[in-house]
Amino acid sequence: EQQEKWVPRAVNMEIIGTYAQTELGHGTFLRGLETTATYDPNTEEFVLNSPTLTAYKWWPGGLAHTANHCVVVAQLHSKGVNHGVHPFIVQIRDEDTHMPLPGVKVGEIGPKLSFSTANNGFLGFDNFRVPRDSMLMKNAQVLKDGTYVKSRLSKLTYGTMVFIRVMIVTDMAYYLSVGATIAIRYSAVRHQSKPKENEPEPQILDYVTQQHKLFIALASSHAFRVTGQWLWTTFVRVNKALTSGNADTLPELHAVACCLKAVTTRDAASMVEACRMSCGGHGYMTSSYLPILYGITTAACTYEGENTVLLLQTARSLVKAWQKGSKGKPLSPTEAYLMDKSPVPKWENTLDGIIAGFRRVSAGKVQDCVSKIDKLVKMGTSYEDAWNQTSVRLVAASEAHSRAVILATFRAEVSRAAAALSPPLARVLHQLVHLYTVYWALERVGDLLLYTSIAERDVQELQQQYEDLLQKIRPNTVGLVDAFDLRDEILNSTLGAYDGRVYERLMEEALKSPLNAEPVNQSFHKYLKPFMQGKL
Ligand SMILES: CCCCC/C=C\C/C=C\C/C=C\C/C=C\CCCC(=O)SCCNC(=O)CCNC(=O)[C@H](O)C(C)(C)COP(=O)(O)OP(=O)(O)OC[C@H]1O[C@@H](n2cnc3c(N)ncnc32)[C@H](O)[C@@H]1OP(=O)(O)O
Ligand SMILES: Cc1cc2nc3c(=O)[nH]c(=O)nc-3n(C[C@H](O)[C@H](O)[C@H](O)COP(=O)(O)OP(=O)(O)OC[C@H]3O[C@@H](n4cnc5c(N)ncnc54)[C@H](O)[C@@H]3O)c2cc1C
Repeated sequence: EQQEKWVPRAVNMEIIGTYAQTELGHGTFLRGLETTATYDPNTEEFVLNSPTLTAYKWWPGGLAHTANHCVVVAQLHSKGVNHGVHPFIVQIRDEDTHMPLPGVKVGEIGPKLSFSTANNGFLGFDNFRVPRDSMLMKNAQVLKDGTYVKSRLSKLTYGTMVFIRVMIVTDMAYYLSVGATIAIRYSAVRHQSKPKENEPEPQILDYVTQQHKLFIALASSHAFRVTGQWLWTTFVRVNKALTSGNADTLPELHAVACCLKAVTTRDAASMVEACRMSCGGHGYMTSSYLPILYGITTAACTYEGENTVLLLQTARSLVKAWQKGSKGKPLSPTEAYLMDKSPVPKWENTLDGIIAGFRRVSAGKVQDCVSKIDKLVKMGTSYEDAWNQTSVRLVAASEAHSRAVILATFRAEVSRAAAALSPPLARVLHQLVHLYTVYWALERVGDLLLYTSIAERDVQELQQQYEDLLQKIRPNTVGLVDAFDLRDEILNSTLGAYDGRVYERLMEEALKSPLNAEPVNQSFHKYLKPFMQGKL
């Protein structure tokens, strides 16, 4: 009945909420959170308290001035026992006056790199009392007398984060489609330099280096949209199993959600930055929207689990899978390839050959990590220290695993969908799959040389395949970004508008600046003139 109480009011916006988990002192290590919720059986209430400054919640989006309720993650104490972190739904502001309730300290954390529209806030409690049913009791419960009833799976408390990580993969597909649309449309409009004296300045989109910077962002948008769809379907399936009490597939979902969130956010941020840099000075204008878009995408590398931490979570799963597989136990579908003990096959410069190659790289890296950890432990190093000393390689193994998942999913899903597409459309999508796959083979050629039978002439041929693909995709590039069908109001960009009037739009935006209101700005009279007259 908690859902009946809270969900309808949230859906009709009587309740505006946020997720208040991170504190000034802890974001990653959740078991170290300091906010406490102590059960008082005499009044059947929880007393929320921030015992230290570092216990203050810090970062939750919308917390500063928008939210009137929040989900607070706190250490649950009952009958003198700390049962660990649990979620509580808490009203923090009066629903009519919006004033903070007595015992609640809330405010804005200050300017950030970007995301300036999300008023991230801080929140402290001074022995703030909430009724017992504030504890979200789907998984664990506290009875009226204070008896704690354990959840069947403690990690279900972390479930919200899996959900958002799954959503973020699709979010990155969207942000890349925005960046690619702006940069590719601008590159079609912008003419610059004279490689051929007797010809007009060419579109910068005709420079192959420009194509190298931009087409991967376009292809990645499709790769992440397709992978995000696959991940969402997986999430729905796991959640359904969880509802019927079966948690067997949750570890695999957690592991794959972690590495996909980390790799897609890191790629999106770096590719949006590449889009910005490929537009020259105008890409540095706020009115191009590319700097803001970079700020939004790079934030995703930190929020919902910092990328390194998440890649290490997946590495933990890969190492456990290796150990399980080595004892002949079955592995989850996404990790089953780790047990492929067949001899390394002759390298093939095909999509299947490259995908198989990335699986070899991942399995090889995981095996190297396991051997290094085992060797260190045999020499007397603690497992935790051995893990830390191997962690650079563990992150690389996780990334290789994630890339293998994206490559395989992108290829499989496009091949499956192609049958229903018109031949020209199928051909263009296959070109994007091909470009994405060959791009990453070239980016990770060192790993392929270490763990597969790829030879120098194969690499030369891949480079040529890649350059041929840039040429094949070029005629469809503007059509491909127009196909994202992003309205000008959404693109919010002087460089990416559909009509291509970039110079007029840049000037229109400039003239809106308040600094252009008068020909001589007051700063001249207040500072420049006195300075020039030696009076400052
Ligand atoms: C309906 C409308 C929805 C609208 C949504 C639409 C779009 C949303 C999309 C994007 C959002 C866009 C904008 C929003 C902007 C900002 C939002 C950001 C909000 C936040 O930024 S919100 C805070 C996020 N803050 C974190 O993200 C903390 C990260 N820190 C941790 O997450 C833990 O601290 C960890 C895991 C590092 C260590 O935790 P630990 O020390 O307790 O655990 P440990 O490592 O020892 O592992 C013990 C066993 O638990 C398993 N395990 C762990 N985690 C699990 C999980 N999640 N699920 C299942 N199993 C899990 C392990 O796999 C292992 O399993 P095993 O033992 O078998 O190996
Ligand atoms: C734009 C934005 C919005 C956010 N919105 C919310 C929100 O709505 N609600 C909310 O609760 N939180 C929110 N956060 C907070 C976010 O979840 C945390 O910043 C994130 O979990 C990282 O925690 P931290 O900042 O405390 O960094 P820390 O956990 O202190 O980590 C700092 C660095 O230490 C290293 N590190 C830490 N642990 C390990 C480890 N185990 N192994 C290796 N290296 C490690 C990593 O390099 C990491 O980057 C938001 C953050 C941002 C930037």
